[in-house]
Amino acid sequence: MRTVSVFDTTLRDGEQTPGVAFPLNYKIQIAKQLDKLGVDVIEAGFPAASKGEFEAVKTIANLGLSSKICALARIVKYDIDAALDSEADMVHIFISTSKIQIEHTIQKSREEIVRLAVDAVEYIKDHGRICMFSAMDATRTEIDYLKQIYKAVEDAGVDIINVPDTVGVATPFKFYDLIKELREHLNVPIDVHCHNDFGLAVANTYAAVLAGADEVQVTVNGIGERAGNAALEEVVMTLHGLEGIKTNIKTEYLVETSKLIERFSGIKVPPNKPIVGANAFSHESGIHAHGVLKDARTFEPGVITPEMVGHKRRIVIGKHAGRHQIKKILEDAGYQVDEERLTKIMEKVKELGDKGKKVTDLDLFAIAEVVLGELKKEEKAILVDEVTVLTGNRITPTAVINAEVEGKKKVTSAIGVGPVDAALNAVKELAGESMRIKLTEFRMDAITGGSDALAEVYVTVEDDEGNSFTARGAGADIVMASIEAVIHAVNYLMLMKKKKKHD
Ligand SMILES: CC(=O)SCCNC(=O)CCNC(=O)[C@H](O)C(C)(C)COP(=O)(O)OP(=O)(O)OC[C@H]1O[C@@H](n2cnc3c(N)ncnc32)[C@H](O)[C@@H]1OP(=O)(O)O
Ligand SMILES: CC(C)C(=O)C(=O)O
Repeated sequence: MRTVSVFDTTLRDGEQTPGVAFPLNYKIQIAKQLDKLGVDVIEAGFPAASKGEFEAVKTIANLGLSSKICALARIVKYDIDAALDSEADMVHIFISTSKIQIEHTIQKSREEIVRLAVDAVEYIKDHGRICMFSAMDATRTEIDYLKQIYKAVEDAGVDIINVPDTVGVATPFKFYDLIKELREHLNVPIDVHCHNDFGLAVANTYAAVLAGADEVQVTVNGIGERAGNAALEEVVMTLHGLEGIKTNIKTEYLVETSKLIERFSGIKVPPNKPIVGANAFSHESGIHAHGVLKDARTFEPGVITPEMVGHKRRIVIGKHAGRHQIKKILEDAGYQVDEERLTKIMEKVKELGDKGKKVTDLDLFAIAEVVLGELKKEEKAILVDEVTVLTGNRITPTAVINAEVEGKKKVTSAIGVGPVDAALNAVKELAGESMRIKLTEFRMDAITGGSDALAEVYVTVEDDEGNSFTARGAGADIVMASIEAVIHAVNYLMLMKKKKKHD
């Protein structure tokens, strides 16, 4: 089976992400993690950039890692000497070869650029180090010149050439053709470095491998200059999963590595990011979840599993959930629900979803607690029909409740210091004729953060004979959740009273 090398540049191009700078202790931990992950080469930094960068590369080069350590350098003696002094195994030199960059940045003739590149390769090889050469902006460089400079460095003894798509303008078919042409022209191993300006970095890297590239330059989570680089985890799993091309990556550490880079870089991994994103193996919609519960391959690629990349499959709750998954999530958490209650729970989940509320597992459990604790319809003395609550800075909070109390229609209204108080006073009025009640405890929690969090209300209600009952209500609306909890407690106390009378 074919094996492709992985050259990780998280510590170099990844650190060029605007706003990212890894202190030395972070760099050491990242290098150790990359080594554990099994990358073949770690580009540890650009030693000429600063004293700290030099020290970091030197420290990493001396950690005794299995991965080769590479240092980046311009084709400038100072930079190359700094890279050699950093004791890195490999020196990666680069120089502009495209017309636009030659004219506006390096300002040298094409012949001089070739000569400088050749001299630099020879200098590095004379120092006994591995040498990689990059023709910067290769994908905007005239093909004849590109072939000429790569051939010249090959003849000078370069160990590997890199073809960078510096500004991310390559497209998969064109990049495939370019790498194929270079592959036919050269004998040295070919490495590619793709930027993601058009979201094609992974596709281009993949195309290059199919065209014969031997190594891929990648960063964890795809961080890097501008829109970033090809993401290590995506490239590796595409090659493994879809083409059966091996790398030395121990894929089970991919999520762990991604989380470390997310934490150290401060660049959040989007939940929908392939392979490592929180949702990469999550299923919310009922039809998918139903299939996945039977066999995950129904709605996952199948050639990769969450375990392979250190992830977890999640069946999650939400607006699009179906009965099978709600039942499974509840059963896994120890709740037993019959079909009738499942329908009720499902209705509440859908109702919240339709209001735009994100429903979490914790929300589901709160809903289930309420529904499971509910009395049957025929056992309820009070059945609420309609609730209206008015509040504002210029009116006294007022609540009106239409309900059926022991079979008779009843409307009550009450005022209070706030909308919840007004509503609870209206409930007391409702119960009034049948039972005097006192609220001895009222507690409210937001289950998840945010102003749209589901509220969970706990109440303890005491009747005129000193019996008390604690009930809960849950909902996006705190007034409705409070009413639900109190009515539930009152109904329970009334049922107990009725039962005692019969005994
Ligand atoms: C595509 C890439 O990712 S390339 C790597 C990019 N990474 C970085 O630039 C990060 C580290 N860089 C740095 O710390 C600084 O830019 C340094 C220390 C390297 C250089 O700083 P300065 O000397 O102040 O130069 P500055 O960055 O402003 O300009 C770049 C200089 O390098 C020259 N240069 C650029 N690329 C090369 C090259 N491959 N070989 C030789 N010279 C080069 C430019 O022509 C310019 O030269 P000039 O100062 O004579 O005009
Ligand atoms: C140094 C080179 C390889 C680079 O980062 C680029 O061209 O994007």
